[in-house]
Order: sequence, then structure tokens, then C-alpha cells
Amino acid sequence: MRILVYGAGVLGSYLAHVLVRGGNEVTILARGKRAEQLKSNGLVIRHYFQRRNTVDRVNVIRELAPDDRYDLIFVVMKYNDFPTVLPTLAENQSTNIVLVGNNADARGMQQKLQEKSSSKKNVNFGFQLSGGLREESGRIICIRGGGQMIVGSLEGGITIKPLLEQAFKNAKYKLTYHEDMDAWLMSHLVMIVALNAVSFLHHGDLNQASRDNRLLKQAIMAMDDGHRVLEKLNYTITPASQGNLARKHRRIFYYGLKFIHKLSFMKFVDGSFNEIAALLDSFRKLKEQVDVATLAWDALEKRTMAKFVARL
Ligand SMILES: NC(=O)C1=CN([C@@H]2O[C@H](COP(=O)(O)OP(=O)(O)OC[C@H]3O[C@@H](n4cnc5c(N)ncnc54)[C@H](OP(=O)(O)O)[C@@H]3O)[C@@H](O)[C@H]2O)C=CC1
Ligand SMILES: CC(C)(CO)C(=O)C(=O)O
Repeated sequence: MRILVYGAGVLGSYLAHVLVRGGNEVTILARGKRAEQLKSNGLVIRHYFQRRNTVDRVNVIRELAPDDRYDLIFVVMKYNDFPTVLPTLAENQSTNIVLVGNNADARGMQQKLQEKSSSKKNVNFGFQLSGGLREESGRIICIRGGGQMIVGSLEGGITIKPLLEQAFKNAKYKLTYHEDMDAWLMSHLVMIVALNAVSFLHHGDLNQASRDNRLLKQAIMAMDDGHRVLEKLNYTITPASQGNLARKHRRIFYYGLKFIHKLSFMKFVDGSFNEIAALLDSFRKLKEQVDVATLAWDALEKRTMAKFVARL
């Protein structure tokens, strides 16, 4: 199957590796230095827990022309980067697209893709359960268990399921279909924004963050605020356990967070505060639509954004 991975960062690189090993004809769209590194060194990945390195040769393109046709396109980038590539994707004649990553505006993006395209697009959303970082050399440190993507559409059913099944048929990778992908993404946003605020306020020092009991408790209360906003907007918090932990089992959640922050591999899970700031901004607009008190969320947002702006 001809597959394009648009975005050659941490998650896109691992996804491309899986698809190559699964026997697909994979092309990566990369830019600048990243494109050079991929062309000269191939796709170099250190699989951290598996304690092995892999190198794959892939086709690399720098631009997507309107008449380049792929059976499937995975767009894997930060939330704040998606808008820059939507016009190119809309103009391209391929129809099956999965936007992979954090997303606070899945509906708006789907609409833009469909409005600007001359043919019908099957737009889907995914979230790959892996993490990691990119070293200066271009090597990816990949933190993962088996390799898994939660995937779904905004309509519930997923029309490209047969295509996805075929693409991953010979790959060691699990696809988990979700009936309400928007709710999954929005729930994830609430959790990840609060947690990233904690680490950002501690300059990325997770050990230090794990000792800031007050801030961890505030983050849990902020998550509960965020969940209330979502509920008011008729979202179902998913997974439900996330909502319950933040509302009913705060003590367990608190100790769980302390523990997670201490895990040594967590320093490789590379968040970008530019993305978090963009997610916060979108969430603020949603919050304005409902009448829900969000004291903890607002206080956390104010503190982190003040630090973020000061650093610009
Ligand atoms: N990394 C992690 O640990 C985790 C990430 N995630 C989420 O997954 C998503 C993807 O993250 P991640 O893979 O880390 O992101 P990266 O920043 O590592 O990768 C994004 C890639 O997209 C490329 N890109 C951005 N804009 C364009 C453009 N206009 N044209 C072409 N290429 C472009 C970047 O190019 P360039 O190489 O030039 O920068 C980069 O290679 C995010 O939502 C993130 O929050 C989730 C869990 C963990
Ligand atoms: C935001 C990020 C990359 C860092 O916490 C993340 O881990 C996630 O979205 O799950």
C-alpha cells in the first residue's frame, strides 16, 4: 500500500518504521535538516525499552504535489502545526487522511479539509501511544510498549477501517477504534495540559515537580474543572477512569502522579509548550461558551502562561 507519513518527528518516524516493516511502500514528507538526515542516514530509531536500534530506508519528499496520490496519509505533528498543512492536504487528490496527535479542534480541521477540497475526503483522527524525543543527530529515542494507535472519526463509524487493517496487517501494532474520538482527544487535552503546566513550572525537572505537592493537587483540581467544562458541552470523559480519578479518587491520583513523575524514562517524553499554549488557547474559547467555575484551571493557566510569555 502506498502510504505517506506527513511529519517526520518523534511519533511520525516510529509510525513510518512500523509501516515499512509491515511491507508498505512508505514515503515521509520532511523538511529542512530533517529531510537531509533521513536521506543520508535513513530512519534511525533507538527503541528504549526493547534495547535495540533500527534503521530503515524510506522515500523522502519535501513537498506534496496536488496530483501525488497515496492510499493513506497520516499527518503526525503538533496541534499548532496542523493548520499550516491543511490547505496542501485539501488540494491533494488523496482521499484517506488520519490526523495523528493532540487536537482541540478536530471538527474545525475536518471542515477546512472538506470545504477546500474538490473531492470528498475521509478524515479521521488518531493518537499514537508512544513518546520520545529526537536527538541532534536525527536519531529518535522511542518510548513505547507494543505500539498502538487509538483511532476514530467524528461520525462514530470509521469507513477506512479495511484500509487501516490492511496497512497494519503484517505490523506489530495495535489499532484501537474509538467511537467518540473527539471526546477522547478533548479528555486527553485536559489531562495533558494540566500535567505539562506542572513540569513547565519546574523547568522540565520532573523530580522537582514530583515534590511540589501543592502544585500536583492543584493540577488534579484543574483537571476536574476541565472535565466539568467538557461535560457541560456534552462530552463524555473518556476514559471514564480519568474523570473518576480527578473527582472521586484524588488521593490515589495524587500518589500515582508523584510516582509517574519519578519514572526515569519520563524525561524522554517530549512535550512542547508551544503546543500546550495552543491547546490552552483553544480550550479557553470552549470554556467561554459555558457557565462553569474553573478556579483551579484558571489559576494554573495564568501562572504557566505568565512564565511562557516571559520566556518569549
Ligand atoms: N513526543 C512525545 O513524547 C509525544 C508526542 N505526542 C503528541 O504527538 C503529536 C506529534 O508529536 P511529535 O511527533 O513529538 O512532534 P514533532 O515535533 O517531533 O514532529 C512533528 C514533525 O512535523 C514536522 N512539521 C511541522 N510542520 C510542518 C510543515 N508545515 N510541513 C512539514 N513538516 C512539518 C516537523 O518538522 P521539523 O522536523 O522541521 O521540526 C516535525 O518533524 C503531538 O500532538 C504531541 O503532543 C504524544 C505523546 C508523546
Ligand atoms: C503532550 C505530551 C507530548 C507531553 O506530555 C504527551 O505526552 C501527550 O500528549 O500524551
